[in-house]
This record gives sequence, structure tokens and C-alpha cells, in this order.
Amino acid sequence: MSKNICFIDGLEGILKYREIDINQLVELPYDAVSYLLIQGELPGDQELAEYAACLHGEREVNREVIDVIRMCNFNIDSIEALRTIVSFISQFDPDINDSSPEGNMRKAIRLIAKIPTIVAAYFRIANGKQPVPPDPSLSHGANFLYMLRGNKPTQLEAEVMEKDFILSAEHELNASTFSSRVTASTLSDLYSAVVSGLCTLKGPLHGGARAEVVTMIEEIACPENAENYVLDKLSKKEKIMGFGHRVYKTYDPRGTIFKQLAKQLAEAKGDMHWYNTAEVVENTVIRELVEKKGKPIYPNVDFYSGVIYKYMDIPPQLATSIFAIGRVSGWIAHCFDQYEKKKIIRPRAFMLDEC
Ligand SMILES: CC(=O)SCCNC(=O)CCNC(=O)[C@H](O)C(C)(C)COP(=O)(O)OP(=O)(O)OC[C@H]1O[C@@H](n2cnc3c(N)ncnc32)[C@H](O)[C@@H]1OP(=O)(O)O
Ligand SMILES: O=C([O-])CC(=O)C(=O)O
Repeated sequence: MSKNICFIDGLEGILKYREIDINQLVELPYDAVSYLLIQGELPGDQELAEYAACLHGEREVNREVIDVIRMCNFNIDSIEALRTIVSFISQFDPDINDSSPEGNMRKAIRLIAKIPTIVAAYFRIANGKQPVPPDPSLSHGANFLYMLRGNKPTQLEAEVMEKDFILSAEHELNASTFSSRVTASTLSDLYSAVVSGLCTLKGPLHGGARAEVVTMIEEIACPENAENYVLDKLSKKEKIMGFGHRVYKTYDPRGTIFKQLAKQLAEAKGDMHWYNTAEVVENTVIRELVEKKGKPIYPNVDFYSGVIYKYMDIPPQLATSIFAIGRVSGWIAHCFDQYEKKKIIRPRAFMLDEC
């Protein structure tokens, strides 16, 4: 079963969730992709309506959660707060001690529904504003942007956010999913497994790279600076964030879709400057590393998603948390699979030599 959650062909650049190609998945609502990952098949109309109603009905967080967010340090990355709050809210979940498949499903819905609300409330409070209550009539993507900004996003922005969550939702045994699975393999609860995933996603070699891309694009500032910026980094043997992958040795198919979305946003906003800056970075990395050195270092999922955040006025401090909003469905799909196995994951130390 676990093999079917995700399929990656790293040489051909193919990605499928539950045997459906990512280029098809990206046209669906996030709720349908979340259902697909967790339940193993696409929902019918009635199933999707019911699942979406459950998710949209569980978006609110209680007063205590807002009080704890107010105590956070707003100078650090939002993933620090998210990790703490997800741990904090488990105590309010009526199913916390119910490890049946039904109890776990109810917890899953609450986690997927509430994480965007926590991230948006953190951002509002950090900026001296009141949190905006969720709007159950909006999609996952549109509602998140609405809670963040206090006004409805354009249709294009809502679609891009929805697609971002889908493209970020699942990627086989990446580091954070592995972490979540290990926690679930001890038969620990779903909140603990999701907190493990959050802690691991945070690192800059994994989901944290997205925040670094937003910062890098800001630092470069214009296309004219981009080539020298890359050459300088490479001459110091530093990595370019948002490039390279353990599995893909060609273009990451998610990166290609994100690039198209970034272009669409740039054109709609009549401002190509961030997109053009990113393209010079990409072309320089490809020329220097792929063409001259034969290293398969292409843009990964974090590169053009970071560029999209520039167009959506999303600061670097939110980037990893936004990745987590999408990824939580993938973590949960893997945890459910692991719970069914009832087998502890316990590799031997010598296996680390192969990592
Ligand atoms: C959601 C995700 O997790 S996607 C990945 C997000 N992470 C990043 O974008 C961070 C930058 N990228 C990287 O650090 C790496 O490419 C990783 C962590 C993604 C993959 O790591 P690995 O498969 O272990 O590759 P490793 O780091 O050993 O690199 C292999 C070679 O390519 C080079 N390389 C890899 N990535 C980059 C990069 N982004 N920029 C420049 N050179 C790179 C390394 O310097 C190394 O060169 P060498 O053989 O001459 O020493
Ligand atoms: O698969 C990986 O190692 C990293 C990655 O792209 C992801 O988690 O989306």
C-alpha cells in the first residue's frame, strides 16, 4: 500500500500520487487531492462534498490557541510557532485517546483544517492585526489567503495557492514524511507524528529551502544582479537554495508547474521583474553546474514556489509553514499506512552510511 501513495521517476521527472500524474492532480481542488492521498482513491461528487464540508467546518481554532499565539516570538520563523501550537491543540481534540481508524480520521480532518488557520492567525497577530475567522464557503487556498489578508484574493491567486498546496502535498519518503512515519510506527498519536514532520520540514536542506529562496530573490533584487550572485556563491562552494534533489536527476515536475504559475502571476500583475530575476538564476545554475560540470542540479519544488510568494506578498517567515499546510495530507496518508502495518521502523546504524 505505501508504495502506491506516491510514485517518483527521478530520471524522467515523473510524479504521481496514487497513480495519478501531478499534471492532472493540479487541476483538482486540494480537498479532492487530500481525500485521494488519505483514502486511496479519488472521491465521487457526494464524497468530496462530505469531506470538504467536514474540513471547512473544522477550520476554527479556540480562544486559548489565539492566546498562545499572542505569546510567540514574532522575530523567528512561523514554523516554530506552528510546531508549538499543533502540539498545544492536541489536548483539545476529543479523539486524542481514540486510536481507531475513525478516531484517527477525525483527528486528520481537524489537523488539515486548522493548520492554515493557525498560520494565518500567527501572521495577523505578528503584524498587529486581529485574526480573521475562516470562511467555510471558500476553497482551502482561497480561505487561507483570505484569513491572511482580510480580503478575498483574486481568482488567479486563489488558484495558485490551491495548486501550491497540491504540489506540496506528498513526496514519498522525503525526510519529514519519514520522520512522521517513524513516530507513527511506535503507535504514537497523529498529532505527535505531524509535529515530527513539522520539525523535520523546517531544515534548510528540506522545506526550509523555500524561505531561503524568497530571501535570496529579495537579496538579488533585479535580473541584472542574478548571474554574479550565483557565480559568487558557486565560487565559494555554497549551495543555491531551491536547486538539486536526492531523487530527481532532471527537472522536478512540480518545479516546472510552479514556474508556469509564477509566469502567470507575473503577467497578471504586470511585473516580470521577480520572474526574470529567478530565470537568470536558473539559467546560470544550469549553465554552470549542468552544462559545464555535468552535475544534475535543476530547480526543485522550492525554487519557483518561493518566487510565487514574492508575487503574493508572502514573507520568507511564512514559506515553510505554507509548505506544511499542503504536506500535512501526505504525512497523514503515510501515518495511516504505517498504523495498518503495526510495525516499528528501526533501521540499523550502518544503513546511515547509505543516506
Ligand atoms: C522539498 C525539498 O526538500 S526539495 C530540496 C530542498 N533543498 C534545497 O533546495 C537545498 C539545496 N539543495 C541541496 O542541499 C541538495 O541538492 C539536496 C539536499 C536537496 C540533495 O542533497 P544530496 O542528494 O545529498 O546531494 P549533495 O548535497 O551531496 O550534492 C551533490 C553535489 O551537487 C552539489 N549541489 C547539490 N545541490 C546544490 C545546490 N543547490 N547548489 C550548488 N551545488 C549543489 C553539491 O555541492 C555536490 O557537489 P560535489 O559532488 O562536487 O561535492
Ligand atoms: O523528496 C524529497 O527528498 C524532498 C522533496 O522534494 C519533498 O519533500 O517534496
